[in-house]
Amino acid sequence: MATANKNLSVYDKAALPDAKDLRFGIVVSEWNDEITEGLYSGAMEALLDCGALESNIIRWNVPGSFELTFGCKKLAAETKVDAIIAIGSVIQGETKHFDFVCSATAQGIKDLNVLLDVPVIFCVLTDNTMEQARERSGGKHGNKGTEAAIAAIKMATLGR
Ligand SMILES: Nc1c(NC[C@H](O)[C@H](O)[C@H](O)CO)[nH]c(=O)[nH]c1=O
Ligand SMILES: CC(=O)[C@@H](O)COP(=O)(O)O
Repeated sequence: MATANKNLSVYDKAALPDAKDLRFGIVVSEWNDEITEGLYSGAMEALLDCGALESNIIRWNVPGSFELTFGCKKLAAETKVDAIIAIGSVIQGETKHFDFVCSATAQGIKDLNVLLDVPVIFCVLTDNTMEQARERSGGKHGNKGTEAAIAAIKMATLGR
């Protein structure tokens, strides 16, 4: 199902565990910060709505999406969190650089989920245009940050 047929911000709070005892890390890329700040806001709003305490959420910034892998790895090593959300926005430019950044970031975060004992949620938009990114970070298609927060709660409590 394409995002166009699904609102990223819809979730059933009653079907989720209370997040009050969970600790979250959020690593935010500074590239396209209009978009990444929108994703961060969506994630924070959903985490707090589901009972998470602001004091249990730690945020680190990295320069770009390519650095998300290292940022999440370092955060997992140096803090005790139950889940990490990696937030980025990659937008197609004139060259193939988009392909390499998207692929490296997706593979890097996938690798962290294999190597670490803490789930790392892939909240990285990979859009053709700024308009598509706006539509998915609080626009007509909802907010992928919200979707990522819900995924983080579910993965942090997997098997409980
Ligand atoms: N063009 C975008 C980038 N490029 C920067 C890389 O992510 C990286 O920071 C740089 O290559 C240095 O290692 N990053 C994004 O997050 N979004 C883009 O659209
Ligand atoms: C995803 C990117 O790195 C890209 O936005 C950079 O733009 P360009 O391909 O025009 O150099």
